[in-house]
Amino acid sequence: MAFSGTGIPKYPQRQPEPSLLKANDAKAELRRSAVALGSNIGDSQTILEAAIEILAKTPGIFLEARSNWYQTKAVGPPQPDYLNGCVTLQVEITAQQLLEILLGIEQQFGRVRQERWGPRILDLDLLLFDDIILDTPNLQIPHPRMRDRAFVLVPLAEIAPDWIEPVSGYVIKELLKEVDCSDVHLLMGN
Ligand SMILES: Nc1ncnc2c1ncn2[C@@H]1O[C@H](COP(=O)(O)OP(=O)(O)OP(=O)(O)O)[C@@H](O)[C@H]1O
Ligand SMILES: Nc1nc2c(c(=O)[nH]1)N=C(CO)CN2
Repeated sequence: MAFSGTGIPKYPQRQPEPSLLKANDAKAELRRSAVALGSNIGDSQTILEAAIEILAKTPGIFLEARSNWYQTKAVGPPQPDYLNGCVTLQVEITAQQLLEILLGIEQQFGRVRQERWGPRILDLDLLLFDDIILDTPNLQIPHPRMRDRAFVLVPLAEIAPDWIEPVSGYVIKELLKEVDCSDVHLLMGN
C-alpha cells in the first residue's frame, strides 16, 4: 500500500463486495483435526454414532474418516468397559471453536462431570489440530495423555497412521508400538 506524507493512504480503500466476501468464505482454509470418542454409560454405540452424526452436520466441520469401535478396559477408577473410537475431520473453524462444539455435544448427551476419569455417557477429546502445539488453561493440543493411551492410539492408527504427533515427533503408528494394546478389542459386527 502506498502512503502519502500525511500517513493517509494515496489510494481510496475499497470494501470488498458482499458477494466476494461470501465467495472468500466458501474458500476458507481447511484444517485437519483428530477427535477421540468414548462412552461407558448407556447404549454406548448408539450414543457414539449419534455424536459423529451431529459433528458431521455441524457447519464448518467435514467428516474425513472414522475408525471402528473398540471395547476397552477402563483406565482409572473401577468402572465398566468403554467403547472407544476416533474420527478425523476437515474444519473451517479454530481449535478453540472446535473444543466448544465438542463440549456442547457432550452436554447434549447429559454428561455430568464427576470424579476424574470416572464413568461417562460421552467423552470427546480434541487430539490433534494440524501440527499445532497449544498449551492454554482450557485447551492443550496435542491432547497431553494421547501418547500413553492404547484406547486412543489403536483407533487413530487405523485412520491416521502417518500423522506426526508434534510434541514427540513420532507418527501415530510408531507411538502405537510403545503401548500395551492387550485391553483394546475390536468390536465385532460394526
Ligand atoms: N485437547 C483437549 N480436548 C478436550 N478437552 C480438553 C483438551 N485440553 C484441555 N481440555 C479441557 O479439559 C477439560 C476437562 O476434560 P474432561 O473432563 O473430558 O477430562 P477427562 O476426559 O476426565 O480426562 P482426560 O483429559 O484425561 O481425558 C475440558 O473442559 C477442557 O477445557
Ligand atoms: N478405556 C478407557 N478408559 C478411560 C477413558 C476412555 O475413553 N477409555 N477415558 C477416560 C477419561 O478421559 C478415563 N479412562
